[in-house]
Amino acid sequence: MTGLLASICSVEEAAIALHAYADIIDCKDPTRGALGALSREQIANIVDYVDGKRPVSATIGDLPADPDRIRMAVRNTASCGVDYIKLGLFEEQGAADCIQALEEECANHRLIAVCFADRFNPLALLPLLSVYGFHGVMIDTADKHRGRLTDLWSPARLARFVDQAQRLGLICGLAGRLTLADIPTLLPLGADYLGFRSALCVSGRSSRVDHGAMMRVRDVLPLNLDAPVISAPLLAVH
Ligand SMILES: O=C[C@H](O)COP(=O)(O)O
Repeated sequence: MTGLLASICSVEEAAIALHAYADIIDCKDPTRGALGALSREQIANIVDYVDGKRPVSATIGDLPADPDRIRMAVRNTASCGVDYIKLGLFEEQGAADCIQALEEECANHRLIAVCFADRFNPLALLPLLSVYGFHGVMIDTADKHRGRLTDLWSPARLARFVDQAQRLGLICGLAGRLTLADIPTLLPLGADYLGFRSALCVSGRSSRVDHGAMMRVRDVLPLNLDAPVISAPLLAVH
């Protein structure tokens, strides 16, 4: 079953995501890059608000493949009480060493490696991610002004990525300026979740999340009937 990951940047947006029964509430600052990080206080406030109704993930920022910096950012983010931590592997060079160096963090936290369709082909990294204990992998786009995931990778290539990741025991997500029109093509690939920000917003990923746009995406993704029922009021936007 393919879930909805909704990238949000405030408690008000988290309320919209909960109202729409998003399957993962993903904390991200879209103005600071593909994996822009919110402050610890902002993430902790969102975690408090969500209060276990859905899993919460958070991004650690667009960091280079420097294990020490990533380790510190992972620990800071983990201290906010999130369920998953998403870190980017932006460059091929150094990515394998970075994965290896994060083994201890993987033992303590659920790490999701985010690779980018507009950077390099990450297929060869999947076995390493599995061996060193990553929880999952995601393919996204790094440059949000250029192509969308579905412009860059064919459905067959995406299917191979999802299949290999899942065979290795990694949960697998797809994102990259996905639109409503992409969903029928992507659903048969069986990814664990599809990630959205741009398609949920009023006008572009740095603008605010719109309830109607979120519901339109929700309506075409299957609802997980086993997930706990949520009573989540919408909040006024300040
Ligand atoms: O993790 C998912 C991303 O936030 C997707 O953002 P996007 O739809 O703007 O590419």
